[in-house]
Amino acid sequence: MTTTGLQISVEKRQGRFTLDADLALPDRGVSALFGASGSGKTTLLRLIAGLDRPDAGHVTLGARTLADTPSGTFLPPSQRRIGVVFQEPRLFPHYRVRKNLTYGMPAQARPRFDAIVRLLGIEHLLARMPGTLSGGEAQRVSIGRALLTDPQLLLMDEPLSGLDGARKQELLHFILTLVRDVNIPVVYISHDPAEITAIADHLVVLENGGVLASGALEDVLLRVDLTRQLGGFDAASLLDVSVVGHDIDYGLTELAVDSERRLQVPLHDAPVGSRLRLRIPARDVALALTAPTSTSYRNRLSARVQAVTPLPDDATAVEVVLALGEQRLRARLTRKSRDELGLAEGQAVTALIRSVAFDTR
Ligand SMILES: Nc1ncnc2c1ncn2[C@@H]1O[C@H](COP(=O)(O)OP(=O)(O)OP(=O)(O)O)[C@@H](O)[C@H]1O
Repeated sequence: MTTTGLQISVEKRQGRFTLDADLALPDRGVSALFGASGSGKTTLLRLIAGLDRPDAGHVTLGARTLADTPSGTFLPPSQRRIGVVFQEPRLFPHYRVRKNLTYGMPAQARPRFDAIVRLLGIEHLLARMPGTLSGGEAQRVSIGRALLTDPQLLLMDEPLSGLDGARKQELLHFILTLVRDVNIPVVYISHDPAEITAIADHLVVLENGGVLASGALEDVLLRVDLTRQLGGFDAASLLDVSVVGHDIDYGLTELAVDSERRLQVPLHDAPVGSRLRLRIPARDVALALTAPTSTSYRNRLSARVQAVTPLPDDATAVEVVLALGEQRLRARLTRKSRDELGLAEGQAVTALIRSVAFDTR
């Protein structure tokens, strides 16, 4: 993990519920908080924002202490330099969009006004009243307003939940662009696995007020012990690759997983040398003990079996984690295939890859 941005060690009781969380989040990219309804996601976010006080513990952002119960430190939300976007856009109904955006904007954020407005595609809305905006437009204005407070951290509590499918995709696209272009870490609450897969770099899994897991998205998604909690996520691997070249005649792009392993995918418009992320569904990875000489599988990668684990909720299947050099690849096999292949840890195999998709980032 990169150096830590946000450190949280808090206890908070609410009725019969207790949040007891100890977490360090990276200082860049998107950290998703995931968990069932009532697991404590919003409670945690409110403690970070300063909307609630912890019963015990501390919250620090970079070198700044935001809350610390032993010393009685508690910065109010306005002094935390944290932008918050809620499920429902919260705009002043009697101010035009421009005024909503500039309300409370510190002088140092002024030079960024035009760029943020452009990034969010809200130039044409500046003279409108909030009541005339669609849900997606209003949410984009809310995000703009949060960014124009010049925050060091952006918190988003299910910002897409009030939107329909197409609007959701559109806003997701804006948020992705923003995360790439504006170098502010984001803590993003969602219980939608597809949304998290599209946006998050880091994943925190909460259950009953506790932190079950916190780590790089691809590492947490590999954890077989979390199969029940992560059931909604398509079992898949994320592979970092670089573009080696394009074969225009055959319509193929060659990618390098590392110095030894290559993949070919349908022509993909990205410059040679650029780095991309691939998503490979576990069910689209088959295994062979020897490299097959004739197969229509274009993509065969040498790999080593790292772990073979039964799936807690599926008596017929096992999950195989393969090491591809430094990276890992998941495969789902039937128990019968596992026995026929005699798979064991440390064994050399060939992974046959049926499909890959480019991650949206
Ligand atoms: N003011 C309150 N008084 C008593 N209990 C509360 C209060 N606010 C929240 N809770 C309880 O705290 C628990 C955690 O709530 P929280 O809103 O953090 O969950 P969540 O993970 O964000 O859920 P959701 O996905 O439904 O938004 C829930 O059991 C909730 O009922």
